[in-house]
Amino acid sequence: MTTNLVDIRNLSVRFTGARTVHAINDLTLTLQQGETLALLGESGSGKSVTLKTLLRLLPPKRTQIDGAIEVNGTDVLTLSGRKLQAYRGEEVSMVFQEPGLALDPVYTVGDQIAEAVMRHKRISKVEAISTALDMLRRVRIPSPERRLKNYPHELSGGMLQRVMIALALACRPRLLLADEPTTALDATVQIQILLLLRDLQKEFGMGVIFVTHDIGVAVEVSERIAVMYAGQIVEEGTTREIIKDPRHPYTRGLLAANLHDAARGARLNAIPGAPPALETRPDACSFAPRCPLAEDRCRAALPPVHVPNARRRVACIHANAPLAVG
Ligand SMILES: Nc1ncnc2c1ncn2[C@@H]1O[C@H](COP(=O)(O)OP(=O)(O)OP(=O)(O)O)[C@@H](O)[C@H]1O
Repeated sequence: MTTNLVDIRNLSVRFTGARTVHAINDLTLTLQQGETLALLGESGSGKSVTLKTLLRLLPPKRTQIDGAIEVNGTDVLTLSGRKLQAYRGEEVSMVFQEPGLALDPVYTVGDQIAEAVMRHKRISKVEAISTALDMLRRVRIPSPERRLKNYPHELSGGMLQRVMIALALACRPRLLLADEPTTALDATVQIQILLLLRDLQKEFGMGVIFVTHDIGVAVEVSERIAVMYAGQIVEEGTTREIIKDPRHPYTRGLLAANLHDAARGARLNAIPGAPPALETRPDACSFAPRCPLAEDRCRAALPPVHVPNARRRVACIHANAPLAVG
């Protein structure tokens, strides 16, 4: 029996429109109750698609999904109808990069949080408004009684993101998916929101998957990091292990290039070259074209996955080699 809150097994996601995109390839990932995992990778590595698959937000007609996902024992990929609606909100909720996009401009924030609660729980409007007020307090919005009656356009970016978080947590989901929730905010507000999310994670005891391209943010929020490249997890371990002893050349490159700037929120853009086009399913190491250590065998077959300890995985033939960083 599993104790994992999230169990993703051999997940592959392929978009089948005018252009085929193998966005996720054979991804296996777990998350325990109350744990925060950062999904770290540069643009296009498949972080958002992973979250959208977990929340079943991808267009079914143009998407081929293989593998299995369980959240709290529920088989996510077969959910439909009311069960899917209940799953979204009660089990899993998501906070997006642009808080404005998820809020309706014509309703007050109080009404929107109350509506979300009433969709999932049989309670009166008065009780739902009182829950909304409680949530605004918990996300530390000043003068919450007044803010309840505000429309989204009356709030600053940081305040809107707090409202988004209140909305996402109103039904007390076990799992929160956060897709770059602080990227659009000023540096000071960014830190405040990260600290708030960390506190709420502890208070509510929920599991969090936090998508970011920013090592500094990953270190700040997570206990564990999974590094994504071209739709695959190339390395996974505790945040401490990944920072102190990165084993994959991609992770080493990211850290060597960015560690000094991590506190200031450096972007993952310093490794020469670009990720592959994802038009075909990978049959060799996707990072080989950019890897300083690549050998013929890296281009000939998928790399073996080394498992140095129970919580560590590295998909690279050099995983055990003492590499020089930088
Ligand atoms: N609906 C879609 N149809 C076709 N391709 C898509 C779709 N959504 C995403 N993709 C492709 O899947 C790949 C992974 O995208 P994804 O958005 O998950 O990357 P990401 O790591 O989250 O990057 P970013 O940080 O820029 O959001 C990209 O090549 C993207 O173009």
